[in-house]
Amino acid sequence: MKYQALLFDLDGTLVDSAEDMYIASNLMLTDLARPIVSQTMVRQFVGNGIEMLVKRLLSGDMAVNPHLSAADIERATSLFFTHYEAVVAEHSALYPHVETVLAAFAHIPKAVVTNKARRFTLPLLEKMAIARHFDVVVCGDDGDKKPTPTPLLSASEQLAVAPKDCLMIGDSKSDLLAAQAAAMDCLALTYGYHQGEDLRQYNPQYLCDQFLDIITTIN
Ligand SMILES: O=C(O)COP(=O)(O)O
Ligand SMILES: [Mg+2]
Repeated sequence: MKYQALLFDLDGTLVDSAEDMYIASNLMLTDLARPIVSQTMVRQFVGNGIEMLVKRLLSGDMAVNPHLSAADIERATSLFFTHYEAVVAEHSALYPHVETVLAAFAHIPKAVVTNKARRFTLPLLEKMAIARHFDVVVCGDDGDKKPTPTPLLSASEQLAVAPKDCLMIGDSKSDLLAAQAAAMDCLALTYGYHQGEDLRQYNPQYLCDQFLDIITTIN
């Protein structure tokens, strides 16, 4: 195996969490008497952290409305937090073969590197019964988010494995750009929340259609 550590994105990579985010999103929008959104839209809006998700929800679009006020964003974020906390793992599920692959790499240090806030990440990992597989968990509110290299470099440092010996595994442009900026190889999964983009344009070292393929691809 070429790598000494594996870094995994969470939403859209390990866990299909969109339905719970969709439910919390529409509860928040309903509280604010704003138009509700489809699950397809929520799948597109996820990937850049909760603050950006809330801004996109209030805008009803990927492009954030520049006229949103700080007070509106703050109120909406607080409502989203309350609703999402209540449903965080209700309908979320591991993608197929996640447990098999994590077990196959039991001997390799592993981290989760997510843009999701820690207050949701840890309960979700616990409820999906995969928390024990990870030596390190870096979250979106620990510091700079992906696509900056900071959270990946933090995971590499905490695992004591040089970036060139780490592989980032993710489902979105943020993961791929962060890996490039951290001088790490990246494996892109095509089934997640790629915001409608073809991930090949970001030149990942590997591209897989399902999680199980990771084993044969990097071994
Ligand atoms: O919460 C998000 O925006 C996405 O989180 P992820 O980095 O695990 O895909
Ligand atoms: Mg993701």
